[in-house]
Amino acid sequence: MIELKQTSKTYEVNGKKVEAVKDVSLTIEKGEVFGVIGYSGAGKSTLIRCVNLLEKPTSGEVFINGVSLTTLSKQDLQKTRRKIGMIFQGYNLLKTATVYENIAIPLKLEGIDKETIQKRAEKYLEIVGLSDKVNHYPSQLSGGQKQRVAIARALAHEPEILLSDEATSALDPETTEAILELLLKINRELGLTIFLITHELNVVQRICDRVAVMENGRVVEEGKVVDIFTHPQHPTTKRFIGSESAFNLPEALKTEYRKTGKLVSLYFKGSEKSNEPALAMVSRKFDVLPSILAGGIEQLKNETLGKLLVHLRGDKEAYEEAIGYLESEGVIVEEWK
Ligand SMILES: Nc1ncnc2c1ncn2[C@@H]1O[C@H](COP(=O)(O)OP(=O)(O)OP(=O)(O)O)[C@@H](O)[C@H]1O
Repeated sequence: MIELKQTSKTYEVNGKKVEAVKDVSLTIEKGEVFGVIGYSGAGKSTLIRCVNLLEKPTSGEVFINGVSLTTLSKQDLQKTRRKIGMIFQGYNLLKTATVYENIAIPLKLEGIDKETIQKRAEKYLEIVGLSDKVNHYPSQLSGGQKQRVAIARALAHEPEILLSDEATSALDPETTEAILELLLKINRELGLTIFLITHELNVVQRICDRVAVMENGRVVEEGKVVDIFTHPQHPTTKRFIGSESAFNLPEALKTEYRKTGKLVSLYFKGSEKSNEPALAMVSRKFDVLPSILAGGIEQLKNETLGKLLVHLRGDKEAYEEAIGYLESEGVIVEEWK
């Protein structure tokens, strides 16, 4: 479990203060995949580096499994850090070492015996699907394969927590998907807690249980991924989710539709009973005519989320009754303002 309590980090550059992280409090439960999303300069990298004290917070505290890192001796901090693996956008592999050596050298430096090192290297290379590349050099690997080596290297220390600093940002969409699948597998099969930072919504959508949105050093919104997707509150979150623009409805059409009713986004959670008949029932029960304008299905970590853009033709009273009915049937309704 990771707890950040009122964590702040201020840098001083040429006599000027830069508040990279301001008063951030977050709790990440054991076994959870937690994402922090934000635009460039939001403070994500600084925040994730505070979790293993690569950056010492200017104020506030960081707890790992209830132990405050800032109070630990150098030796104890080193011990605790072993529970925390980290992967990076740039992989950080030793270029002159083979895949095997990249995993083995850090273990050797930790004083682990040769036999254990070999066992772990084999085990984790198999988990990441690279057993046939042990003697390759990083230059002989693709970006996705390099990230797999970096993941195996982190796992070989058998950490409880994996920190991921934009691990898929340099990869193409297909390779990103494969690495995200791998991170999910690690989370599910090894029970690893994953704390990641990203500027890609797709990463949050596919593998995170919860997400925090960062801007100007602060967390401006936090919640379960499904809630953030269906009810984004803060303007920055809305920009990321693009809930309205995702359907790309031309302005002129929006104006036209609004003359005769309301535009709503309806969300159907895949894990609940089928909501399809609910929309059909709306026209029977109320004086409202629904037209489906667009739709899609998003895959979240643990469920699918069906999304429909619907025009509900009818007067205000009938519309409100219809919305109340849809909500009572478990449909999540977001009205376009
Ligand atoms: N070592 C440093 N010294 C001075 N200022 C820094 C340092 N590291 C980060 N900053 C500043 O802190 C702010 C947050 O930077 P940070 O890298 O944490 O953001 P980010 O969200 O990770 O952005 P990016 O995705 O572009 O890396 C920025 O204004 C940055 O210039």
